[in-house]
Amino acid sequence: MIMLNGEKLAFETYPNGETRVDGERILDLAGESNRLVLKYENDGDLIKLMFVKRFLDDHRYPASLYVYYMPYSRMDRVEGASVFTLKYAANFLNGLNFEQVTVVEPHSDVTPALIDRSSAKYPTVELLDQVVRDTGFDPEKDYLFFPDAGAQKRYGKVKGFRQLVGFKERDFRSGEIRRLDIVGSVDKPGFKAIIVDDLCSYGGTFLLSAEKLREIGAAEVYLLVSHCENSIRQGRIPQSNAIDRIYTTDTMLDPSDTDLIHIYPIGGF
Ligand SMILES: O=P(O)(O)OC[C@H]1O[C@@H](O)[C@H](O)[C@@H]1O
Repeated sequence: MIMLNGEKLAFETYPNGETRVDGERILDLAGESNRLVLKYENDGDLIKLMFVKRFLDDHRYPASLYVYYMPYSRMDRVEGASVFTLKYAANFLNGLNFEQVTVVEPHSDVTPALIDRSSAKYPTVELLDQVVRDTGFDPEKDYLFFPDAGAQKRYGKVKGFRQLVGFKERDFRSGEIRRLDIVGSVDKPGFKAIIVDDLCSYGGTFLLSAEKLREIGAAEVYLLVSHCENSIRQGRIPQSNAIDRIYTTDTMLDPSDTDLIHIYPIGGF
């Protein structure tokens, strides 16, 4: 989905699959400074973004870009013959020559390093206070849990929380989680835990995290992730009782029809 200055752009599709772009609508919305939003739903959004940006260029309108979720941001390294798709997606954005690019909660530092004139925004850190209040979390006796070293690097600097970290081994190619162990120990059972991470896909990481946390005495387990794919609904979390509530944003997820998932609108950040 593409938005221009806060308005969603509608696109039609020709019978052969090509995209029809409404130039009049774009010119109606364009002004002295323009902000495009990329809410990635599929690769077709990249083509739409390109058409809109090029059209704005042709009419001498400058534009910045706000990326809700950077597509391919997890493909941030090469292992064996894997394709470094993040690099190529970043090259694509660089070719569009935005004045500035803001990326919400990138998976790693590789994303802002690859995208020209970019900066990252971490709403999870802002949301943590709200989640602490909603869950009745007590920083004196409850714990934040970071499922892997990447999450610890992103969020471990938050002050005033007791922290536990997971050691996760995942097969890069298949995505299968081989093991997840908790590093660190707890004073006594009966605590609450908030798992903090950037992205939930099928939720395997978080279900396993919640099970391990309950094994060491967690009485309540919550999940805070900025990005949550719709595939969570096909995963095992909704059927299990391991996670009491999920807090996320609408950078990827469609509106929730269950109390289990609480969605904060990203527009406020
Ligand atoms: O376990 P699922 O939900 O499939 O994947 C989410 C995890 O995989 C990583 O990329 C994310 O940072 C998170 O740790």
